[in-house]
Amino acid sequence: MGEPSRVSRVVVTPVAFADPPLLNVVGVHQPWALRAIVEVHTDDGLLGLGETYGDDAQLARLRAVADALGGHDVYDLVGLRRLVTTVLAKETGGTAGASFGGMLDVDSAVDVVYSPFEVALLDIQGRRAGVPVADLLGGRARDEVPFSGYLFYKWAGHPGAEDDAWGAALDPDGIVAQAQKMVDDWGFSSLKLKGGVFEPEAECEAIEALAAAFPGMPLRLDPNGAWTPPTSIRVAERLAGTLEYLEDPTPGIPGMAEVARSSSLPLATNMCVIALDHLPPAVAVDAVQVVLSDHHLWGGLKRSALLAGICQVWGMGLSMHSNSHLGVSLAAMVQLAASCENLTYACDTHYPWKTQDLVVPGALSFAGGSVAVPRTPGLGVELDRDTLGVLHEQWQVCGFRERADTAYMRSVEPGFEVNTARW
Ligand SMILES: O=C([O-])C(=O)C[C@H](O)[C@@H](O)C(=O)[O-]
Ligand SMILES: [Mg+2]
Repeated sequence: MGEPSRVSRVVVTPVAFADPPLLNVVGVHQPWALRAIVEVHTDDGLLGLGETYGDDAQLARLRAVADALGGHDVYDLVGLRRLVTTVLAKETGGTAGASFGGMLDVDSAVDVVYSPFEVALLDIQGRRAGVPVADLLGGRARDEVPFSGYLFYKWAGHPGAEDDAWGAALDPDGIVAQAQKMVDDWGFSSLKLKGGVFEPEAECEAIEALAAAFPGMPLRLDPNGAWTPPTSIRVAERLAGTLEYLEDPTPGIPGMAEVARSSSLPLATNMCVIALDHLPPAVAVDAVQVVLSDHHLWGGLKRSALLAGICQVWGMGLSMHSNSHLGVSLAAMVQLAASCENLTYACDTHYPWKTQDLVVPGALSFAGGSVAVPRTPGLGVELDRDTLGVLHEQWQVCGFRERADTAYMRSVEPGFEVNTARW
């Protein structure tokens, strides 16, 4: 029997990286995206990595768990969940929820706090065993993970700053030009448009322009619940032959079920089904036909693998959600996706939108829109300490401490209203 491996030290480092002005239903991305990097060190000299949201409230929760993790057995994931639950209950006097930028609200913070520590412990387990994390999740169903090009309406640059390398995209021509750059530079062979920004007809025209410019390319549209059920049904009819799926056209399980009853287009979600206990009510009324997993949100890699299995049982499609992220998250997404036999759609990623990363380059790279699954032990990435330092300094000086797309939008357009179920 091998020696135990126990946690000796945990470091939580907040970082910030430049983010373009990407528009969405709740406003616009701030100039800096915030993330937290979790480093778990063991008494036998190993280091495991995790990455998660970097808002102040999340940092406080992560630090509270980090303080309690000393001596924890790296194989005890059940005990880790118990520890996170206990620490958060003490911190908040209950199982308080968490909110991320007005876009994602969870009933309990346990899953989102557990996730980066679980990923770090799996990284350590893989390094100890000399196998990639995908092998710990059941093996490798594929050697390459396909991603889709994630298109956004956007301003040319942040107000008061120079234009960024992408330029403006505020109409169908701008979106087609952005898509061309995504496809040319990254090789994506499917595309997703973030909607909920303009009236549905304008967003349908953008999708139709993409279909004309890239014949046969799988396309998705995600207005993050901006539409009423009747509007969603109308759009679904119009785009039935054009989209591979329509993502969160309207909020909530009952609304999605109403749309699904009248539409042949598969409906996908990362909003109304974001935890295991949302699955039974959604399945009961066939509200969604595709679930977007997200290990940051669903409580780590093993829970996300469980979600994949549940989708397989119920004949639901599986895709993967993303938020602005760095290379540690990308590595975890790739390991998870590699192990999911039933990944029926290319995964989302915001990766092309950033200009800096804090993992040593080379371990993960995009070719033809896919990332080859690393064959090295653990997650397959190492921290670049110099860049970690740079991104931490950016966090220190950037002045942002939470994702607040609506507040930032109102600093530019004071009358802005959140678009949820507006059209
Ligand atoms: O599929 C989604 O809903 C997302 O990717 C959520 C993100 O927060 C996206 O809307 C964004 O980055 O603005
Ligand atoms: Mg979505």
